[in-house]
Amino acid sequence: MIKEFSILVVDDQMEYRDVLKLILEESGFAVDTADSGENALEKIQNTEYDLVLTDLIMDGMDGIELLRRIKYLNNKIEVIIITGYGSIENAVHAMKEGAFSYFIKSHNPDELLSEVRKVIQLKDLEKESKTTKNLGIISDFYLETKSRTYRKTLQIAKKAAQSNSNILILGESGVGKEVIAKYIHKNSDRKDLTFVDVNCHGFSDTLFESEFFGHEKGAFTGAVDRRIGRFELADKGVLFLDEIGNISFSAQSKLLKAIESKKIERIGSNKVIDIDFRLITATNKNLTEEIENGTFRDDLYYRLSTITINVPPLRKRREDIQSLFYYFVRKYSLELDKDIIDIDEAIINHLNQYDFPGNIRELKNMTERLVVLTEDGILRLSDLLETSSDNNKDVSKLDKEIVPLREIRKEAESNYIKKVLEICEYNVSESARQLGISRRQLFNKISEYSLK
Ligand SMILES: Nc1ncnc2c1ncn2[C@@H]1O[C@H](COP(=O)(O)OP(=O)(O)OP(=O)(O)O)[C@@H](O)[C@H]1O
Repeated sequence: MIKEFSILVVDDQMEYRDVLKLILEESGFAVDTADSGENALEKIQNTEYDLVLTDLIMDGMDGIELLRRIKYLNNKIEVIIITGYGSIENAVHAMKEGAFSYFIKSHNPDELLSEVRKVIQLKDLEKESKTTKNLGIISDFYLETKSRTYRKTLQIAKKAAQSNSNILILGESGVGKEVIAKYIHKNSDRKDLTFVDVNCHGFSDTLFESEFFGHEKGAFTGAVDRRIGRFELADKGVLFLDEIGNISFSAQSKLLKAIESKKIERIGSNKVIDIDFRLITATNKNLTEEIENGTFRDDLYYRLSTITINVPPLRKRREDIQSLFYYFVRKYSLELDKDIIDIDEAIINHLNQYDFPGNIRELKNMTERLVVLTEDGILRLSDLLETSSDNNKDVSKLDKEIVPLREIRKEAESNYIKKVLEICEYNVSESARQLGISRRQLFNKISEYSLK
């Protein structure tokens, strides 16, 4: 099994390269070598490797640059950085950039072998979860994860898929609740049957009834044709109700009755129709609070939440941000038929620091914007900041309310300084130079606007 696991060792020093090759081959791995980052990239484009062990400091392309390029080309390849004592800090930085781990040259090689085994375990786990194992074609969702919390979410979802119980998915907006619902569908014995997806936001009571129960022709003014409702459409399959926390109290009663009795009647008919669907619901609201406030029925809540799955926000699974970003870069470069040849390092730094209030949806939109805006195949942070949603928010705020000029000036100044600091990676001297003010002035602004 180990033979199937192939490793590329990259080092510009022949002796160290050969020693590593020997140690790894003795442990039964298939090992290839490259004497530079450039040479390694060439090999990676022609051969499939599971793991790259690269020296950090090399002539020409260094280990971090190589790591970045590998992750862009194929982020399924894991990278372990090899380093001397003197550059541990850089190695730690490499981990933030997506390296699996680092190994200090003078340490016992057994430690390296144990790191390699951890990579094998991770790969096995990924294979087991039958996620995206395709070349060229991009799958609908990216479910590989290095986060223990998210892995747990997927495990619960998979187990839950095998039962027939109702599932309630909780999590902030944009975390991928619908994605989890589809994952459950795919892993259930109803996978070949229909998945009916309804966003419950904004249904009036009458609309809710005709949407869900359907109606006969002429049942009410405007009912010009017979309409089959969502309950019937989902028969034998899965019914996914997103934003369930948004339906009215009276709609909640009707929904409860239908899921308890598993029977419905179309409006304008008294024929009882049996329905059999697997119910998955989702919300970003705190339903327990809604129950306390009297806006959500507790009996419905208990019905819906036989199994509850919590999807963590993106900022609580930061280790996945980069892989998701590379996934979206590939997705949009394929969709928009644009070759992406380089990614500005500042983007990765920005992503590593940003909190993503809009979660994966926000990361997806950001990436799409970057790929759309590039004209030369290089993704640049400036494209992101110029069109960031913060800017859009500022404009929309201006549309809605009139505020003193002083406030707008302050807001613009604070946003602009923040952007320059981000671009300069919070190097105050450089930011001050770019802004044409003194370091002291910049410090004052930073504390005035609480920018750190
Ligand atoms: N794992 C993923 N891989 C690829 N795309 C994803 C993933 N998770 C979420 N997305 C994308 O992010 C966006 C938001 O996902 P989704 O609609 O599932 O979130 P949600 O939690 O249901 O959001 P809301 O609460 O607003 O309904 C979608 O465009 C979805 O395709």
